[in-house]
Amino acid sequence: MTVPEEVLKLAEDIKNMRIRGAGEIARAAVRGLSIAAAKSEATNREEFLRDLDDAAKVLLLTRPTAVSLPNALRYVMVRAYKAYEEGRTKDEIKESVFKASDEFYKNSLKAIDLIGMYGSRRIEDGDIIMTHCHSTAAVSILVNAWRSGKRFEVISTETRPRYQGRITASILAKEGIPVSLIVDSAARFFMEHVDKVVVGADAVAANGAVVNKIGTSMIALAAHEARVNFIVAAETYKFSPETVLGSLIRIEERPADEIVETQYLKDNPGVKVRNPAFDVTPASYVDLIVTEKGVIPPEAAILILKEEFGWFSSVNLPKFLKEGLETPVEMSEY
Ligand SMILES: O=C(COP(=O)(O)O)[C@H](O)[C@H](O)COP(=O)(O)O
Repeated sequence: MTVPEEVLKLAEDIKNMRIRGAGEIARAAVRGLSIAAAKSEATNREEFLRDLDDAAKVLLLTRPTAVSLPNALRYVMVRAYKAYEEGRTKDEIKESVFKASDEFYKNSLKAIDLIGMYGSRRIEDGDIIMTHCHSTAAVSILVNAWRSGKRFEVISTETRPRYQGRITASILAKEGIPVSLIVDSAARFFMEHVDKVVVGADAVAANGAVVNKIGTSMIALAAHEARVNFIVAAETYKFSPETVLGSLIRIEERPADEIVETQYLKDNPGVKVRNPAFDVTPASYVDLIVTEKGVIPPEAAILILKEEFGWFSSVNLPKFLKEGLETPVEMSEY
């Protein structure tokens, strides 16, 4: 079968960042699987699973760094495969897809609320907090703290080249939180006044390293130098089971025209533009990771992975997920 138009549209929206942020991407992915299940015209169980596989593959290849994406697809697909192996009918497998998608969706929203609640306890009156990019989980901490009566200020980096920091600043300002927008390169300039840095994550590795928007590691370095607490807000579905087995998290590189106009590139053929979208902050620069299961030091990431996925979970990945994860995404694909 062909992948339904709505799923292709969803995949396109993720790829060109109309849907963005690791959590939103994961929620869109499970919605995509539900749509594929609903639209499937399969006449038997095998055909139905193939339809799901096709949709999952398209969704998987949209953005390579956010580990929430394969984890969300895995959550639903593992349950569909299990229903198949148990000999369930096509309609029962379909029902298992709807149920799992719905479960993942609701749990992911609940996780953001819990992170907001746990993380807000770390915020104190009078704090100056720096944040980078736009993370729903990090914003949840700040908004929760503000609503609980704590009074603090936020410094939000604009986050070149896509300016997600403007989204953060606008959400916080609407909430009544005093917020200043700064250029990314001013992060160290302001760091001496900052009490805490709070950011989100696209992925957390087994060794506690955090992958987040490009520039995060530079801010972490400045925070480390100034002895400022560096707090990461990350739902457990952003922890990468593949890293337990030594796999590296792939860093997405996006097109040059996000940084300069195409005319500039034409006028300056000798200039090569590089545009990595994420970077890796080593665990040694991270003080705390706030998850929906509680607040952990980065060194405890491995325990979260064991609890959520079991030690060698990636060995049991459905075949398409393994293949998808191994398919390199080149810049030319954008
Ligand atoms: O780096 C980004 C977004 O990058 P992009 O804009 O390129 O997707 C966010 O900090 C994380 O995804 C966490 O976000 P959330 O907490 O909302 O999942």
